[in-house]
Amino acid sequence: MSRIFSIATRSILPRSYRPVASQLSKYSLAGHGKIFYSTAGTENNDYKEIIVEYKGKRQNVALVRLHRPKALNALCASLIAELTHALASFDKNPDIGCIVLTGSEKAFAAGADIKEMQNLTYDYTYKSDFLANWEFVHRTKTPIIAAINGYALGGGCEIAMSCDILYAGDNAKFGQPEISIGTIPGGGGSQRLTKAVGKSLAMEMILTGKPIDAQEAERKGLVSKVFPKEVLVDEAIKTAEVIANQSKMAARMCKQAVQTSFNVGLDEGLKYERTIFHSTFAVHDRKEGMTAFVEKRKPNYEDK
Ligand SMILES: CCCCCCC/C=C/C(=O)SCCNC(=O)CCNC(=O)[C@H](O)C(C)(C)COP(=O)(O)OP(=O)(O)OC[C@H]1O[C@@H](n2cnc3c(N)ncnc32)[C@H](O)[C@@H]1OP(=O)(O)O
Repeated sequence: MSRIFSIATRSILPRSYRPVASQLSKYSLAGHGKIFYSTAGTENNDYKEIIVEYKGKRQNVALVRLHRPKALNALCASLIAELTHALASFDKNPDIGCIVLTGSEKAFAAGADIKEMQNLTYDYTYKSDFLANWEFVHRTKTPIIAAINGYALGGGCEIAMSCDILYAGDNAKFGQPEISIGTIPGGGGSQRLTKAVGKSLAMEMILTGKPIDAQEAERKGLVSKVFPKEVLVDEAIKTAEVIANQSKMAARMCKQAVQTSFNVGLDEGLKYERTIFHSTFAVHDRKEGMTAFVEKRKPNYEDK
């Protein structure tokens, strides 16, 4: 895999970026959908910039903490490589039904790593389609809850918005401050923020760089709930457990149907939903769920 990486990417990296390239190759990173992951397990304790734990009575919730405390969880290439690897491995793990993604109490993530980007060139970003691989959160099939305390800025806000459910701690701050460093949102901020909070507030945030707090984020529909910061992660895990105990196939299909509503018009979306709905009649878990209801017992899902 590192060979593929070196052929495809390393040759066009500017010299200052090459050490990062070698870290990426460790996790066989080349983009969700395009990569061939070398490991499918979740036993990987080798991560340096994320911490993975398993939660819930059935240990079917994966809790991922971004962990670069000295840099307020700034999203460097090696952290992204680890996160990509972890999320892909959860998708392949039949025991995991939901993921909670969080940071520290001070920062979910203060954005993409500015120190890493400082000396990048147009030549490099264009030829390597820089950031194209960072869509992995959105591409993950397992539902993801973002539990956001503290700063969610720039790429941090974009990663949070790529998740399926957003819960905020009462100290959270959401912003797209890229304009104040001479650039624009590059990880979907101009699109997802606008869809979430509407044009005027998105423009205000993106054009001024000023963040909004958790309460405003809840009022404007960017997050669905706000909790005291100390209990945020536990609350997210509780919801994640409810999701993880459903049929995993049904949960993935629900996610796919809702995601589609962002990309297509109503008629197309309704057609797509009905097609997926019909397909549940080919799934064991649909029969089991309905039978369990009729027989007044708990369903026994088999993820098939
Ligand atoms: C879906 C995938 C995502 C795709 C990403 C697409 C492109 C994204 C672009 C961006 O995200 S650009 C970056 C946007 N973020 C920012 O501009 C925020 C920058 N940080 C700050 O303004 C401040 O750090 C803060 C968050 C307001 C906190 O201020 P405070 O005074 O409390 O702490 P500091 O002393 O400033 O920071 C501590 C430590 O952390 C380092 N750091 C903080 N943010 C970053 C960052 N984004 N990149 C690199 N390093 C960061 C900061 O430099 C300090 O470290 P030292 O310099 O002291 O070693």
